[in-house]
Amino acid sequence: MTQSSVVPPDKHHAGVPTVTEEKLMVAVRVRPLRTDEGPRIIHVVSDKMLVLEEEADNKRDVLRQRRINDKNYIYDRVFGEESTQEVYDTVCAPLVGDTLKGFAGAVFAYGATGAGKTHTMTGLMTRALNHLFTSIAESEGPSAYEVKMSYIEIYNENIRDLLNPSAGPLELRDEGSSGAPVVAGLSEVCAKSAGHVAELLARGDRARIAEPTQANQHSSRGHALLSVTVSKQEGGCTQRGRLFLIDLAGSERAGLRARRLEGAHINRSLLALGNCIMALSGGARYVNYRDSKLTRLLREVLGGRCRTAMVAHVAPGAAHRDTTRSTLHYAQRASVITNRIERDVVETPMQLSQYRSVINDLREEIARLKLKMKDSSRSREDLRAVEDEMDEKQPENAEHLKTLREAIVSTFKQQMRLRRRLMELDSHLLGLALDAERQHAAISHWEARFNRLYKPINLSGSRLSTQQSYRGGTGSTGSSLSGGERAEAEVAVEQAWAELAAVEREQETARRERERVERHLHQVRLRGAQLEQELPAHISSGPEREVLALVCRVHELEADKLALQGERAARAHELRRRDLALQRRDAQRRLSDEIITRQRRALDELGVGMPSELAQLYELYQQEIHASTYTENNDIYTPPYRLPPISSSQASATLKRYASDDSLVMAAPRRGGDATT
Ligand SMILES: Nc1ncnc2c1ncn2[C@@H]1O[C@H](COP(=O)(O)OP(=O)(O)OP(=O)(O)O)[C@@H](O)[C@H]1O
Repeated sequence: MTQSSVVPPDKHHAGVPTVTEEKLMVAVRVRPLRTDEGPRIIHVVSDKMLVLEEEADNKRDVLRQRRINDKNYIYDRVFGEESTQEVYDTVCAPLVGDTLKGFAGAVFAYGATGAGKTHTMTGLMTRALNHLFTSIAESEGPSAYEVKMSYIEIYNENIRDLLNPSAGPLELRDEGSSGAPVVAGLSEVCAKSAGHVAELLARGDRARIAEPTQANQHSSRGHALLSVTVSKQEGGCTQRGRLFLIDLAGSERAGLRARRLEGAHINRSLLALGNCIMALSGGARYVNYRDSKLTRLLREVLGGRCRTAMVAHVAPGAAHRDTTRSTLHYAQRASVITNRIERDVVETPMQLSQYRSVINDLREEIARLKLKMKDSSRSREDLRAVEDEMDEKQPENAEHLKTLREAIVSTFKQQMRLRRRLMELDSHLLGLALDAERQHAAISHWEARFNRLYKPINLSGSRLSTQQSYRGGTGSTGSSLSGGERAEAEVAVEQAWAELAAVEREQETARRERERVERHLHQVRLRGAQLEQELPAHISSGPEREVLALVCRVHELEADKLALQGERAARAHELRRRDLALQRRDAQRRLSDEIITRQRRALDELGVGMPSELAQLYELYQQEIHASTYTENNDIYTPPYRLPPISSSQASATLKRYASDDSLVMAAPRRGGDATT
């Protein structure tokens, strides 16, 4: 998309900036004029501008009046009646490229019934999936990708699975890990090729509900949402890009009785969508997505982490003037919406992937050994010849094989020992990283209580680490600690820094040891490979074959054992890591609470009234804290208090009370009282 305004990335992944802010791209497509819809009132002036001819309200000077009333509209792109491939190239192709890089992208078609939405989206869907598969095939590692798709229709507020239309209406649940809604029971099909996808799309399109309406003989009566997920495995990470292609139902005035319910649902969801667009474009902090299933599902697309393009469709004839005008206004409002785009890379816990690579290496070696034992490509005659040859040299051969076998077993044992040592060291290093993190958490906890930052001092006899370079007090700036607490805090901080220095020294030692073990392992593996080379090309039969099979089996069992140990250790480590992350988050929340409360106090002391919007936000925050005391069943941070109330008279009284309690500003009523005050 051309209109991105990249803001300093606040998150990096492997050096790649992953968060950018981007404006919603808005394009307008004008479909060809039909003979039954009056004169042309839409004129495409350039690839960014069109003119809507308005009716003259002064009958005497029609031409002049028209010139005054005609309205110019400017968008990111305007596509005229002849446009075809350029719609895809401009709107959708960049999103497909992004999907392959792990971003989410969406295109939705908007417009009145018969304006050309389905025509556009059918083309975009087919082209996008072809493009996707071609790019994957041309990539360096096509096998690392997996493409999955699902296709749904929202009809009369019911969700239908277009790839499995016989299933009943599906439920929409708010249970995704990111809080995003999830369609329960939706089929997600693994797409194998562009051909397979075309088949799936055709099947889905046949299942869509379409009826003739005044403006369109084949009018889609529901909103169709195609979702394509592209996962890529890369260095222990799973990168996941998503592409949503959405064909909205077109609004129309109530006509036939049978159409009314449908029309009401379509209009309701489009109204909800319109409200979201208005709220987002007005910069509102709270956008109500909950009014319809459509907006709940489009939450990510409109106000989330998705690079989004909207293609508004208009018919050029005078018969559609009102709907065209309203579509053009809609599109203008939408063009100021900005989304925060984020790359979706789920990091497989490092330790888990490390263990897996150890196990994979082992299995590869076992497979190589096994391959030595059978060679199906050889004919029976060939094998017999080899057997004869071996029989002739039986005594030396047997002796040689025996020596070889012993050497192979010995190197394998050595490898296992070294690999186990590597795993232990990795685990130790991860534990040390957690210890370091814990010390940092302790230091920031005390920093917060001290209300001060630390400047560098030199630790005698130890290297200055990045973290340590912040050490040294800058003096208290309004700390609320008593003398005794201050002394206690000083000691705690001192201890934490000393611990941190010790942890860093230990990390250094463990890293050096790991490098040594790795070098040794490399040598042993080379030796093992050489020995395997010496194995006769074919071990045809007899006891030797059986002994080698047993060796392989023992190795396999060893590998399995190591794998189980690795997985168990990885899980234990992951639990510790999460625990620590929770503690960090709670520390952040505690800090936020304190900042809010102090700011409230300062406002009150200065006699500055709280703006109503802020008061509302504050109330919401209070509610959230209250709610979390019921849902959070951890003992890490359950706030024993709530923030001060907000009504001004109450506020000043309460704040005075808090002000007198210097230990912590938040000492309000305990849990279980009125949450909202
Ligand atoms: N750009 C275009 N070029 C040629 N024909 C078009 C174009 N756009 C739309 N049409 C034709 O106009 C008719 C209506 O288009 P389409 O069904 O895509 O409208 P729609 O907006 O999806 O309507 P509804 O909301 O009722 O489903 C169809 O016959 C379609 O083939």
